[in-house]
Amino acid sequence: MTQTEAFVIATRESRLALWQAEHVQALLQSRGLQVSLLGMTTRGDQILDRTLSKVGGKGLFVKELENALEDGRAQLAVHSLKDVPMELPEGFVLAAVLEREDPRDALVSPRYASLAELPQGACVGTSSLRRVTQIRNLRPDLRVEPVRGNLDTRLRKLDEGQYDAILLAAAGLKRLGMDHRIRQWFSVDEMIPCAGQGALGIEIRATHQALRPHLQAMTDAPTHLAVVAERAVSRALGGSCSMPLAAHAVWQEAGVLKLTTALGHPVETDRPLLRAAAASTVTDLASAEALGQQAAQALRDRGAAGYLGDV
Ligand SMILES: NCc1[nH]cc(CCC(=O)O)c1CC(=O)O
Repeated sequence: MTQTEAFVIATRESRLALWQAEHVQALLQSRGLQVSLLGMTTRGDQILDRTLSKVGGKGLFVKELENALEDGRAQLAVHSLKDVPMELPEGFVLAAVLEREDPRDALVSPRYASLAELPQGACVGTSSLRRVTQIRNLRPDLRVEPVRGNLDTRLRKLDEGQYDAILLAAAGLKRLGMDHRIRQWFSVDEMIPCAGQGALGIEIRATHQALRPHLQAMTDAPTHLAVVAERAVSRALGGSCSMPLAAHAVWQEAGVLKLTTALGHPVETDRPLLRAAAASTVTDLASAEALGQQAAQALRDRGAAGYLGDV
């Protein structure tokens, strides 16, 4: 392959997915590459009436893009890392992890300025089991209802009055210039983000070599190590991406990575969260992975098996 060859990014067609694909397109173009986009509708985009965890999980957003890589219609797929399953299928690799955007969760509401201001029994929209279990622990009195669809759809449903507030990732709202709608940013300790939240990953076929040096250069090492640690927790606990698991790593002084995790109960969502944190010096992928395993073991020591077995 030569530099004059044109590359294609397979992307979902939601505004957020297109923003992310165009962002990567611009980064690659600034490195002298010719890059175009191939828009695709995935099963995850089509199924809007059911909670995703019930119909096959996050992999729904990724699979069809991988098919396009497989048959050569495209060479790259850009993903929100939190939507990428822990184990990629044989033959695919995550070849770049870009610098993380704001990892926090946010409360959006036309009427209320914060979670604390929501009246007793108010209705909060979220379809993420992780957010459900954390919100049920913060405010057991609230009614939590599923909300599906892309960001615009969710905000429209909120504005139509179907919910008093909805919970969203700040990163997505920022990318689309809609962060003015955020009323409350949860700290990463009160509402622990999901593994990979706010980070973009670029997937390619393992055999594809021409893009590797460019993708390596675009990778942000601190983000990469942090998300490897976060994703290792999930993998060590059995890898189901629909479990209500939060895992967020923050760099401390001098190369020390602190990983905070919480596991909720997938069915009895008001059961107390199991919490565990671990910190260690992280210098490479192996030590990042080891930190994730350490946190997973700490969750097991606190009884994670009893929460996971009931799925
Ligand atoms: N699950 C859907 C999804 N995937 C990535 C983002 C936002 C960007 C990110 O967190 O990286 C969102 C929306 C949301 O969770 O509110």
